Amino acid sequence: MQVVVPFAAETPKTRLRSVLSAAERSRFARAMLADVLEALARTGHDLTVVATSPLSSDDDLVGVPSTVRVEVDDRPLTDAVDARLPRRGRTGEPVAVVMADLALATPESLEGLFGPDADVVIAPGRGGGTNALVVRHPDFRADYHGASYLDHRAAANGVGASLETIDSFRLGTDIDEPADLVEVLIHGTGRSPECLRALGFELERTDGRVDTERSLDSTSADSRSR
Ligand SMILES: Nc1nc2c(ncn2[C@@H]2O[C@H](COP(=O)(O)OP(=O)(O)OP(=O)(O)O)[C@@H](O)[C@H]2O)c(=O)[nH]1
Ligand SMILES: C[C@H](OP(=O)(O)O)C(=O)O
Repeated sequence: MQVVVPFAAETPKTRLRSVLSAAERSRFARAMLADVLEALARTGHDLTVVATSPLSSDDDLVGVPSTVRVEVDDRPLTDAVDARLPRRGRTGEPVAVVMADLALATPESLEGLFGPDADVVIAPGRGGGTNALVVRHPDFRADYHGASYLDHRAAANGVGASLETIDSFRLGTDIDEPADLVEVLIHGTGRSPECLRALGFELERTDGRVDTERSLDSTSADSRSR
């Protein structure tokens, strides 16, 4: 199967701006990308990162398996993905779209996405997004942002495609908001938790709740002046 991993290379993860500087968000986004690609590589599929700008193998692709292709496409997310989905008259190979911020993804959770043979398979994210998708139907079109899970379900129904929804904690947890960092520190195993720890984040347990705290001396001048 062809697997497409969209990556906003220039200003990723803006919703983390209250806790990370622009440079730190870029570093963390690339650590998550490397973790997702490593998990995907172990499933044996063909991997293409579709990035909004070129990635450097010296800085951006550290830890990324060498078999991964990188394509630059500066169109908006929906257009860049749509251009790579199966179409009538093209090869009938299914295409998967796996987001680069699924820091908890494992080969096993990804196999759960690739296994079902429905025309459209969706792993929704919390809040209504589409964290991962497999498309086998030539008339299905992508429609990201907003409650894209609902829109993608409607799109599948609209073209008569069979649909399966994947119930997965690991694929359902995309790392968007500061509160999501807790999940990376608890359940992550690769470069993403390593990156957060290097930036001074650790778990904080207060009044029976778990959050993250960041040691002040690890906060860069860049982020203090944010
Ligand atoms: N190729 C491409 N990938 C994108 C684009 N926008 C987002 N992505 C990727 O799509 C996935 C989901 O992205 P979002 O969480 O919506 O956006 P984000 O840029 O990561 O974070 P925010 O700025 O906080 O919304 C991630 O893998 C992003 O890197 C885009 O315009 N083009
Ligand atoms: C791209 C978007 O991601 P989210 O904003 O839900 O993280 C979506 O899944 O439609």
